[in-house]
Parts: sequence; structure tokens; C-alpha cells
Amino acid sequence: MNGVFSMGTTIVIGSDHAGFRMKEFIIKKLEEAGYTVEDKGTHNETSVDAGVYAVAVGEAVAADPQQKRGILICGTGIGMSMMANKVKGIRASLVTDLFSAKMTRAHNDANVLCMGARIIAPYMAWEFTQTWLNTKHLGGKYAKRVQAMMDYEKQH
Ligand SMILES: O=C(CO)[C@H](O)[C@H](O)[C@H](O)COP(=O)(O)O
Repeated sequence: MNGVFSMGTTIVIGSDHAGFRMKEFIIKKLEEAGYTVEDKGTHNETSVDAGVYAVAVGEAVAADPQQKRGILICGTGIGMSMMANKVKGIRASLVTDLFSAKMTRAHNDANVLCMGARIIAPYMAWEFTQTWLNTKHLGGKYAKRVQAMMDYEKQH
């Protein structure tokens, strides 16, 4: 899907303990905005390993790339983005500012958004999420570059 995210899009979301509260906040905002949300956990603030949730979200998005997009939240967003990018078909992007939230869709066609709950405030995360959901991939030379990434992944 190259266009903006439609209301038919399912948002698959996951966090570790550090991102749990922000995940709950983003789920509430997404549901209020009319999105369908699939919550892969974690479900409380007990310490867990972020990678488990990154893989759960990544695999769900990779299995249904036309209908699903992912959001991952941990303390920094770093481990989540590293792990999610190990899942074939995933272009996960760590975002800490609004410009990056926009460009990661417009130029990179990211299908997973990663954020750090110890870095940004919840309302910033919601602003980034809305921008990310509503920005169209520009296609053209950018699509060619994204395709080169995916071709490399297939060949290795
Ligand atoms: O990158 C991360 C996950 O891979 C995170 O920032 C974690 O949330 C962080 O490392 C968790 O740290 P904690 O000391 O276990 O709370």
C-alpha cells in the first residue's frame, strides 16, 4: 500500500515494559480515531524482552502487508527497530521528530513505526503516529530505492 493509511488498515502494536504505558495511550487514540488495533502485548509493566514483541508485530505485518502496519514502543525504540528489521518484509523506522515521521513514509515507505517512551512524550508520539499514518509514499525514484532494499533482502 503506497497511499495514506485508510481506516480499513489494521494497526498492529507492541511494546516492552518501558513502552507499555505509551502503548496503551496510543491504542486509545487510534481507537478513538477509528482504527482497528491488534495488540500483541506486553500487557503490564513487568520486565520483558522487547525483541519478542518486535517479532510478533513484524511477522503480523509481513504476513498481511496490504492491510497491516505496525507500531513498536520500548524505552528508546532502538532495540525494537533493530529486531523488527530482522523480519523479512519489514521496513521499521525509529522516529524521534516530526520531520522523520513524515519522511520515513514519503521516501522510505516504512511499514513499522518505532518510538521511545523514555525519549518522547505521549502526545508527541501521537503527533508522530498521525503524521506517519497520513503521509503518502511518493513513489518514483523513492519506490525504486525501496524496491532495491527489498531485492537485496530476497537475495541474501
Ligand atoms: O532498546 C530497547 C529494547 O531493545 C529499550 O530501550 C528497552 O526498553 C530498554 O533496554 C529496557 O531497559 P530496562 O532496564 O530493562 O528497563
